[in-house]
Amino acid sequence: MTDHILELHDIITTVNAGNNEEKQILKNLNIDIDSGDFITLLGTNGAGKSTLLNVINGSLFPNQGTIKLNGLDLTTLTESKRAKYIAQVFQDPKLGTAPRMTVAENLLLAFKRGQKRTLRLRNLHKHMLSFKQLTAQLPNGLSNLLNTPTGNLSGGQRQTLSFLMATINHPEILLLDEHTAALDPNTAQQLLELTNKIITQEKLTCIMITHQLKDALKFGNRTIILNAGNIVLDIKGDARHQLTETDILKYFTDI
Ligand SMILES: Nc1ncnc2c1ncn2[C@@H]1O[C@H](COP(=O)(O)OP(=O)(O)OP(=O)(O)O)[C@@H](O)[C@H]1O
Repeated sequence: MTDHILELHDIITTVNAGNNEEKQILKNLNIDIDSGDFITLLGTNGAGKSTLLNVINGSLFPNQGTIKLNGLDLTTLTESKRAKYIAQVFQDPKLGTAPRMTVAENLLLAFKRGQKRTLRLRNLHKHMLSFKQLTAQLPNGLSNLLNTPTGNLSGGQRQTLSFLMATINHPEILLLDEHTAALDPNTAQQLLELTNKIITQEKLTCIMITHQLKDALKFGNRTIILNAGNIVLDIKGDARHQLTETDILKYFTDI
């Protein structure tokens, strides 16, 4: 049995293999993640951050390397099979929720993920009080919209819902791909604070992509910087506490 919840070893991903557009995106990455690690992931546009999350969630298979979750080899497991363990929130508020279903129905589906479709929406009324409490954590009105189709929500309300759906079942791994980037500054900050609260309280293991240096240092216990498909910084503990935004910028140079 391993100490690490997630292990990525010798990960290489190549696109357009065999033609003159061939490009290695992730170049032999090795990352061992401890249970409860809250990693902020930084890097220039095109550095490979989303590709790394895709390799973890199974929407992209690496050309080389292995991925293990609690010692279980996930490398060839499909995205839908991995969804039992891994939840993700994307940048686009339109992704992650079923637009014609109500807020409460979406929450119940997420809560009962893995159960047969026909059983999933049973006994919705029994969950309404807990859904009300869950959604009342932010002052954005979501808790008054439990019976509203999610297609009618604002971007901030939808991202809050997507985040609550991703965390309602205590996933082994939570992946956040710039999940507050499309929101106005106040709404983004509120959702980030809620993100931090839930991850910390529930001791979730999380990788959060952000372009905000301040947030990358303020939240989480570990920071990884990718540059052109390589890890150029992987830091936690005291050394990370001493890191400044100016220090971080040095890792953004072209290589
Ligand atoms: N399927 C693909 N085919 C061709 N190129 C791809 C493919 N997927 C990703 N890339 C390229 O790989 C590189 C890394 O992309 P990725 O989206 O992982 O970067 P990122 O660090 O998340 O960037 P951003 O900060 O802009 O979101 C980019 O140059 C991108 O164009």
